[in-house]
Amino acid sequence: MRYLTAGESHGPQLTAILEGVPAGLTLTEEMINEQLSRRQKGYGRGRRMQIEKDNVQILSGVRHGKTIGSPITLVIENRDFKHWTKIMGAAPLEENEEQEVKRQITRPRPGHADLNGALKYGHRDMRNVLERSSARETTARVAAGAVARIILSQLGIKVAGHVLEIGGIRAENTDYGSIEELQEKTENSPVRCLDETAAEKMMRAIDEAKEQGDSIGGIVEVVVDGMPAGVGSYVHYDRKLDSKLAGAVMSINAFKGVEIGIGFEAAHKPGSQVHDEILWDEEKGYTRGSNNAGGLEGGMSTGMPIVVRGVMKPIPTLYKPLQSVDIDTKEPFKASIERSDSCAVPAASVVAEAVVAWELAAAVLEHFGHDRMDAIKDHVEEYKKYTRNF
Ligand SMILES: Cc1cc2nc3c(=O)[nH]c(=O)nc-3n(C[C@H](O)[C@H](O)[C@H](O)COP(=O)(O)O)c2cc1C
Ligand SMILES: C=C(O[C@@H]1CC(C(=O)O)=C[C@@H](OP(=O)(O)O)[C@H]1O)C(=O)O
Repeated sequence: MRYLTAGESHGPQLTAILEGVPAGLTLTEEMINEQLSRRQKGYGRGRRMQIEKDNVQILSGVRHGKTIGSPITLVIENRDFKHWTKIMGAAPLEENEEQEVKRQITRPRPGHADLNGALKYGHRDMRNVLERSSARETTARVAAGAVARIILSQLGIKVAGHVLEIGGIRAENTDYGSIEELQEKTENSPVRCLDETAAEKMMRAIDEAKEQGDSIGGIVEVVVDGMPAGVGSYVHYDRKLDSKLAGAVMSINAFKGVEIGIGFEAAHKPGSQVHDEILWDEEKGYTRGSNNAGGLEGGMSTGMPIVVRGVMKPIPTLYKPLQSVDIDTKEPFKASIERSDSCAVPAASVVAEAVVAWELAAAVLEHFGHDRMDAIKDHVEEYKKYTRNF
């Protein structure tokens, strides 16, 4: 299973083409919209999220609410485009429009893609860079991830995410019970955090950063339950499931670190306190005494919950901008200001769920087949019996 996305932040639409989705999966626009609306919520977002109301259109690959095995085209309109038709239109500009529209962005923002993207593609107007490097694109990835989640849920695999830290404020209470409870509890939190006291402090930290024209980052965690053991592989570097998950989380805009299980903490602990002892249980078969490995060993799932964390740096666009250089004059200037979020960690946790769901669904289909949902379901059941009796 693979997908491509296209679309600029202020262009007419975002598009995702998903290839390899099995036939016979129940899929409606409402099911995808539910995930899109989760991504739009979250404390700390700027005014753009009030303009957009992300709604998907399914334009191919689905008939009468069921996938048919052909590529699925998903489209999400950018409502903001109507304010940007001249600036973002595909048609060449008329001569009389040039003056009006040609306000170029020439002062790159430290931390964003502006300068490197301009150098790479030779753009003197850095709008050509920021339009596609914008995390608006994550809307299309959440739409694709929504389809992956539905495949996984059909196979008894559930994905949920939450926020562990914002601006140095760490959630103390992270006990979530079941995946359903985690989802339910964080859905009502504006910062998607389980710990209500920490959540209040996080919101105040976001307010303060905003007042000061600054921005803050944080840490998100994705947890997955129900993954059968042995998905992924140890035999070749590009088949390792942990590396695919790390790559997917790292590919989210502004993510700068990924941990699997206890992650970086393993560096200061002896092996006896890190590795998860192997047990056998009449009902479950093989299980573990702990889950420090976050459900992954040797590039494969262990059957324990998968735990992936990602670190998001603070948003680069600052209302009190940092020093930069005008690429036309080479004079020092403050970086340009694009309307911006002050913290997008809660929203990014939904994106992290989506990209993790996609990688897991792709790996599951590689393992169990990918043509018909009913055959895949049977195969998973059979395999679970096999691993239990192994
Ligand atoms: C959900 C989300 C919203 C974001 N919103 C903004 C924003 O409003 N302004 C901004 O400058 N960066 C924002 N970013 C981060 C930039 O897109 C990101 O820093 C940029 O693409 C450069 O890539 P890099 O940080 O991965 O190196 C956002 C990221 C995410 C995940
Ligand atoms: C549009 C989204 O996020 C955008 C991500 C983003 C960036 O630079 O990454 C910059 C901002 O765009 P704008 O200048 O239009 O306000 C955010 O709003 C979104 O998440 O849907």
